Amino acid sequence: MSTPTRQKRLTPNDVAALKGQQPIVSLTAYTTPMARLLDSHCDLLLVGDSLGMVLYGLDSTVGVTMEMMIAHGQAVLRGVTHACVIVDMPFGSYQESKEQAFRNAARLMKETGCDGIKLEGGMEMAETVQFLTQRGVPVLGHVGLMPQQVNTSGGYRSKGHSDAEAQTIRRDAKAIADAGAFAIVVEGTVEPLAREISESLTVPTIGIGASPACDGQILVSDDMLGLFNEFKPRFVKHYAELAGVISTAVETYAAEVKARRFPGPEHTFKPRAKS
Ligand SMILES: Nc1nc(=O)c2c([nH]1)NC[C@@H]1CN(c3ccc(C(=O)N[C@@H](CCC(=O)O)C(=O)O)cc3)CN21
Ligand SMILES: CC(C)C(=O)C(=O)O
Ligand SMILES: [Mg+2]
Repeated sequence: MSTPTRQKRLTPNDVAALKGQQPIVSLTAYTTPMARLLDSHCDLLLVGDSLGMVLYGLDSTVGVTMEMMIAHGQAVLRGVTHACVIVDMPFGSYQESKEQAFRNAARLMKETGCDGIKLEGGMEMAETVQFLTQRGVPVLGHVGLMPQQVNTSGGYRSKGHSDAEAQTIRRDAKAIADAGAFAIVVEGTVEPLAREISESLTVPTIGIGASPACDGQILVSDDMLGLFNEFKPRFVKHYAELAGVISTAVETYAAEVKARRFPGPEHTFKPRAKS
């Protein structure tokens, strides 16, 4: 007699163990149908706070709330059976204290069923990362370009060009790794530095605009699908042009409605034969 095997998602530990074995494949997901499409191809799905810009039309991630992250986290978890699911902690939900961070991280895990959380920050966040990981919250770090700091960092600029900046990012990544993060997103960071960090840490780096030398890659799905075209950072590659596909479909629909060619007989209910 055998017990039916339950579909089990990859854990943060499973993802960490891929370092040195195979590159980690990761994308963002915000909704159930998109999560279903991405799940089998990805090791890690991130419910990113980029959803504020991609889905809600905000001009930065600063306005994203816990309620938004919970609603989209729940939606994504309904569509996933394979990938590890991590939810971004939104701006203001963790910077105040390690206690605030734990309270909100626990809320994300309990209310969405996600496998861990991500937060942005380097040395200044290390105590918080240790506090969370020692209390049962798997943490994905995020260093380099930190979008939640757009209002103090002078825009979305690539990082690590000066020796001083490179030294800061090097220390940030080490501090977050030493604090117990299972992996670290490295964003918008020059290649030699991203390589050096990836080679020096025992936990994997997941790069976005941080060269092929990282242990994995992540992109915003809507960017790589050509669905979100408000801006196109250098690190985005379009694997499809879905915005164009949608425009063409809607243009055809509009023309057919105006010409009374849609709906056709096959789309129309006719009375049933009476007995
Ligand atoms: N759709 C989307 N994709 C993202 O990658 C993303 C978001 N939203 N929202 C949150 C942050 C914001 N990000 C951004 C936004 C813009 C650039 C950008 O325009 N970068 C320029 C300048 C870089 C430089 O200093 O050379 C570029 O050309 O890449 C980069 C990252 C990354 N994240
Ligand atoms: C791009 C990834 C790393 C992110 O933080 C997000 O989507 O919010
Ligand atoms: Mg984010």
